[in-house]
Amino acid sequence: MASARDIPNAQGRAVSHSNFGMSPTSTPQSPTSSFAHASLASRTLEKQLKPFNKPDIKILLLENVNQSGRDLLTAQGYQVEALKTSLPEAELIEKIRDVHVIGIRSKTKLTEKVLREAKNLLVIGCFCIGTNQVDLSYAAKSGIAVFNSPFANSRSVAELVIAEIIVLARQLGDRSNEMHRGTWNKVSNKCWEIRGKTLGIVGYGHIGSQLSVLAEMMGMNVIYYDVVTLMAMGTAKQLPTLDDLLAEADFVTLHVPETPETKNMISSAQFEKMKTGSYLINASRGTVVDIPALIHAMRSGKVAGAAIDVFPHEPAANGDYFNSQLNSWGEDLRGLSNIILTPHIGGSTEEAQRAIGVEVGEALVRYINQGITIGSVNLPEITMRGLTLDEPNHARVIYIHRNVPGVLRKVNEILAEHNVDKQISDSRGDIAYLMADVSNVKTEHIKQISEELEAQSFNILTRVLY
Ligand SMILES: NC(=O)C1=CN([C@@H]2O[C@H](COP(=O)(O)OP(=O)(O)OC[C@H]3O[C@@H](n4cnc5c(N)ncnc54)[C@H](O)[C@@H]3O)[C@@H](O)[C@H]2O)C=CC1
Ligand SMILES: O=C(O)CCC(=O)C(=O)O
Repeated sequence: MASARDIPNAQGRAVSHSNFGMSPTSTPQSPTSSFAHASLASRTLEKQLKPFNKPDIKILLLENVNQSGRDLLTAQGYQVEALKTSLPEAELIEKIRDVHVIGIRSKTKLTEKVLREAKNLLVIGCFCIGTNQVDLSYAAKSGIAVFNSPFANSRSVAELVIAEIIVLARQLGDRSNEMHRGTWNKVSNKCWEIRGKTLGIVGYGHIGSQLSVLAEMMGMNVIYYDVVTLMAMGTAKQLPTLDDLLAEADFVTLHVPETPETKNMISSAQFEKMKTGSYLINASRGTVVDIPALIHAMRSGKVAGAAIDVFPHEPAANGDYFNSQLNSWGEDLRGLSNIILTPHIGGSTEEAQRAIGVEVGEALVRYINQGITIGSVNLPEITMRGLTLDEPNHARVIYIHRNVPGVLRKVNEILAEHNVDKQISDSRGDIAYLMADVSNVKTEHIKQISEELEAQSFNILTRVLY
């Protein structure tokens, strides 16, 4: 692996074609014959851009990324290492130094400290919805694109919540546990139908709105609260404040992202405002609910049941880890009645994981091979028609740079001796992304273009694909 410059203040990174251990004058490897997925395979007449030998691209997949994603990346000829778990920080730092691509799910924390060591990293694939585990802004400043799968597991989460509403309303968890211990306890006291009850959805995005439709089909009334004004599905009703929702809902379910604003969004004051005998469901992020406050509200009878899928601290791997060492209140939570505790499985279905593997895998391939950023959560989204096999002496310039005046003039000066067939540029905050297809380029020009662009003070990352 060739070297990459250090990243002073996360700026000025140089990961160009030469970083893949191949000089611009050597012969690129022929494209792999097929892609694993139809939508990629249909572009067979497109020239496969290769600034690198595909086997030189190193990919690390953590947290048991679905086989669909692994197959798709392996079929490209990349080197793919897949691990079932996430890694402790020190090991992660060791491993990330070496790779061009990392694929994670919700547990791996890609903080500034970790990303600072990722000198060769081009792109991060979050094989999930949430991207709170990645320092998106630092990644963008370092020219590292981040992709996720924005809704492939939404339905799975919504279905889990529907199941939990009924399980809580009928105390099924407790009855089942009793039977497992040999106890017959036939009761109807405080067991309810869900028909006619009110579901309060906090966060009416992909999951919340999907859940809204399912809940109405089950005969529930739906109210929701969101920071954005959103169109109601069916006869659902948006309420102006969280407090309004808490006062009216029989079941409160949380579907907001992890942000500073949602930290402990449901704490003692909010439990006070909930109806006595109501229920709480959290399948969003562990930081959203103050768990000691929940324990108190359940012990006092204010809250009649809860389903919790996500926790402030979650173990890196499967095993006997859900104890008081992981979260100080672990034993207290486990000791409550009518509480469903699940190990962050909201999106864990075969359908969702397969779809996520393909969606994120394809986004990674498009980015690595062609520089397309559609679907990126931290860089401007840009696409450009692929070069075709009829265009042999063309190169694609990809330039991630600081969004400052004068860049386009300078870039066009550098490209002036070539024919710029097409060019597109967009910015997102301080970061801008430019793609240009230039014709009539020889291999020595590629080196020159690349070096001149990298030398500019506003350079973050230069890649020239050909
Ligand atoms: N348990 C699991 O396995 C899974 C958990 N998730 C979690 O669920 C979250 C929601 O997922 P989606 O519905 O796909 O996200 P989304 O982005 O489509 O919707 C989130 C909604 O929350 C709203 N929101 C943001 N901050 C808010 C606040 N302070 N108060 C009220 N509303 C606020 C947004 O306006 C948006 O409408 C994800 O961010 C992720 O953390 C997602 C998938 C699986
Ligand atoms: O399945 C996973 O690992 C994470 C699911 C999740 O929380 C998400 O998609 O944001």
